[in-house]
Amino acid sequence: MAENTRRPIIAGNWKMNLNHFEANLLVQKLAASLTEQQLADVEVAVLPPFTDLRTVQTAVDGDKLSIVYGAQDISRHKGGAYTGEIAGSMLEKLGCSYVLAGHSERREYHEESDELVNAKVKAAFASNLTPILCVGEGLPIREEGTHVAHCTAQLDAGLAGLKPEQVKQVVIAYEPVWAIGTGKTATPEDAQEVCGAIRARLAEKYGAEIADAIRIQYGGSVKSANIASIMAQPDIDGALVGGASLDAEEFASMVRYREHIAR
Ligand SMILES: O=C[C@H](O)COP(=O)(O)O
Repeated sequence: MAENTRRPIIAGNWKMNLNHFEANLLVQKLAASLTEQQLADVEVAVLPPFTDLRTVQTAVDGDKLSIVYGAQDISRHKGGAYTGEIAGSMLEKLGCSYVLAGHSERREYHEESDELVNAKVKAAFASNLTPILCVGEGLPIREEGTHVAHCTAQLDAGLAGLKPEQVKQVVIAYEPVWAIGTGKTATPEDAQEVCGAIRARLAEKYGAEIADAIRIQYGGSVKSANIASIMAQPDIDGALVGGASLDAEEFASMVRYREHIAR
C-alpha cells in the first residue's frame, strides 16, 4: 500500500442547531482557537443548517478564515417547483465545498433510499460540491454481525455510476447508528474494522490508487477525550462530529488531536 498522504478532515455537523447569530459566534470562536498551522494540517469543515450558510460564508470570506463549510443535505433536482428543496447550484453560489449525503438521520426520518442518496451524490458533483457519503449500521445489524456487508452495500449503492475521478474525491463517513448521539462510541478497533473494509472494497472496485486517496471519517459520539485513539487507526482519516462540534473550544481541541497523542 502507498504511503498515507491523506489530509485529515474533521467536520462538524451542527444538525438542526444554532441560529445565525450563534453560527457567527461559533465560527469566530473556532477560528480564534486554532493556529494557521493547525488549520493547514487538518481540514476543518462546518456543516450548518441552510439558514446559517450565508452567515458562515460572510464570516469565512470577511476574515479569510481557513475553514471550509457545506450543507447537510441537497436536492436531487436542479431547481424548479420542489417546495422546500435546496438545489446544489444554490449551495455552490454560497461558497459551499461539501454536502452530506445519506446521513443516517436522513435515511431513517426522511426515508431516504440508497437510490436517492446516489442521486444526491451525483447532484453534488453536478454543482462542484464534494459529497460526504455516510454509511453505517443500526444496532440489530451490528448484533447480527452483518455490519461490514451492510456498510459496503451502502457504499456501492452511493457511488454507483460515478466516474473514477469523482470517486477519488468523495469523502466517506462511517457512522454506526447506535453510536450517534448516544455517548456510546465504537471502539477504535470496531471503527477500523469497517473503515478498513470500506477501503478494501474501494480498492477492489476502483483500484489501489483511488482507494488510497479517499478519506474515510468515523462518526458517532466523537469528542476530544476519544478522538486521538480513533484517528490513530490506519484507515481513519477524520471525524464527522455532531454534538461536540457545537462547542467551539471542544471542537478546536478535537482538531488538535495530535496533542492528545503526545500527552
Ligand atoms: O454527523 C454526525 C454524527 O451523526 C455524529 O453525531 P454525534 O457526534 O452527536 O454522535
